[in-house]
This record gives sequence, C-alpha cells and structure tokens, in this order.
Amino acid sequence: MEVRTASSPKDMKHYTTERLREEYLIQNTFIPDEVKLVYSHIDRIIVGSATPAKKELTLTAKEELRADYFLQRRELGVINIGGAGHICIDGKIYDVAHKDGMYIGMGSKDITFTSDDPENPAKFYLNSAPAHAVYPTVLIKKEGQPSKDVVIIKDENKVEMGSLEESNHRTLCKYILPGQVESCQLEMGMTSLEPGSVWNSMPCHTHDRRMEVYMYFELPEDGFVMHYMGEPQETRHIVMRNEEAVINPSWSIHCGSGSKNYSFIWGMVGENQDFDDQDFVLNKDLL
Ligand SMILES: O=C[C@H](O)[C@@H](O)CC(=O)C(=O)O
Ligand SMILES: [Zn+2]
Repeated sequence: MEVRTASSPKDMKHYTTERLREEYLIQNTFIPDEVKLVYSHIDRIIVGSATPAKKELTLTAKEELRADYFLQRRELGVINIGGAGHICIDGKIYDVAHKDGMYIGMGSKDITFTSDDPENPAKFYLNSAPAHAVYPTVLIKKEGQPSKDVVIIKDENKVEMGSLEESNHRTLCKYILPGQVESCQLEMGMTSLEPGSVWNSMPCHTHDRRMEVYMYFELPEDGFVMHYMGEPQETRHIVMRNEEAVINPSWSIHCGSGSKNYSFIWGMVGENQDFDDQDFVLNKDLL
C-alpha cells in the first residue's frame, strides 16, 4: 500500500507540476483484478479501488495497518461506478449495482468483491477512515424500496445546485452522512453535472475541520478536469483525467472545471460531520 505524508501550504506554494501531482494526485485506479489502496497521513484516510473482473478480490489489512484485518479499527464507504457486482461481508452477499453504495462498519472481517460480467466489471471506489464504534452495514441506493439492510437516499439528500448560466448546474447526492447512513467520521456522496455545466464546487470553499478526496469520472479518454487546490489566495491546478482521485488538505480549496460535464465522488473525514460547516470563498477574493 502506498503511504503519503501530510503536507504544508507553506511548502505547496513552491511545488512544481510534477511535485504537486506526486503529492496529491492518485492515478492508475480501477485496474482489472486488482485492489489498489493509498494511505494518507491526512486524517488517515485510505482511498482505493477494487475492480474484480475474472477474479474474486479480497480486502486485506496490508502490513502498514498493523491490524489483524482491514476493518479492525476502521470503517469503509464504497460506491460502484462500474457494472453490477457483489460484495460479500462475513458470508452475507450484497448485490451492488451501478451507482449503489455501501457503508461497511468496523469489525467486518471477510470482505470480497466480484462482478457479474468480466467484460463490464464492477468498479468499487473505496474510502476508509479510522473508527471507534460499530455502525450498521448497509447497502445504499438512489431509488427503490428500503428494507432492513437497504437505505434509499432521502430526497433532502439529493440537492440541486447552481445554474446553466453560471456553468455549474449539478446535483449532489449524499450517500453517507448523519440522518441518512450513520458513520464514525466518514461522509461520502456523488455530484453529477448537467450537460453544458462544467464547474463543480463553485463558489469554492475550505473546511478546516475536515479533509476531502475527489474522484472524477464519466469523462472521455481525452477529457480532463482542471482541479484547483491550494489556499484561496495561492491556488494551483492539477490536470485530472477520467477516474483519477485527488487529496485535498483542510487548508485547500477543492473545485474544478471540465472539458465537458462529468461526475465525481467526494469523501470527507475529520473532526465533525456537519456537511454545511464550509468556509466559502468569494469569487472576487480568489488569487
Ligand atoms: O464539502 C463538500 C464537497 O466539497 C462537495 O460536496 C461539493 C460538491 O459536490 C459541489 O459543490 O459540487
Ligand atoms: Zn468540500
């Protein structure tokens, strides 16, 4: 497992393009028949992917965790951006369709991933954070009927924002947050832009009490998102391609504009779970 250290805004402003990418950008995700994990010292988030194609994949505690099993002292959020698949947790099988999510609570031991169709594999995007309590494991769906282990995302957690005139018309779909799916610290969701809208998270913000990771997808091969980060008066950009992720420290803005509309998954960990605890930056104040 790749381990990344925390970084200071005082250093970041001197970074070259190469250094910036080395520090914050996560590439080569969703490799067929591989589990890919990156451990960041920033709030100790683990960002990764499991892409079972021909094989069943198992989530194991890599030696860096010094744990008996992956979720011994962690919780895990999953969103599938690929074809239909299954996650088996301690013998119980969950059917995880395209854009379904899961919250998997601390203490779950045996976790395996499979796909229905090797030609159209499931692409399980993973965010994991340290945990101190057990919250129920649930399958999360955008639509449908709730049941004991299935949570349907509430209308109030599907939030339409922005406008075509401002090129930022988009819908935030909140999968994991208090009142919807309980967790120790992890919050996770998906934002999709409407055709013609290219700006996400604009006006932009920071949140000093949480860090955040974005993973962009639904971009063509030659498409890109110019992801902006850094302190609000010391911004830099990272050119991001389809299905790449980026680590945003608490002191950093995180927003982007794409070569077309796209979707992204956001995951936050840290001090609080108050989604609205954001410090907005006025457009006129950005440098
Ligand atoms: O802190 C919250 C996160 O940055 C995202 O939810 C923002 C987002 O999806 C958007 O405005 O498009
Ligand atoms: Zn944010």
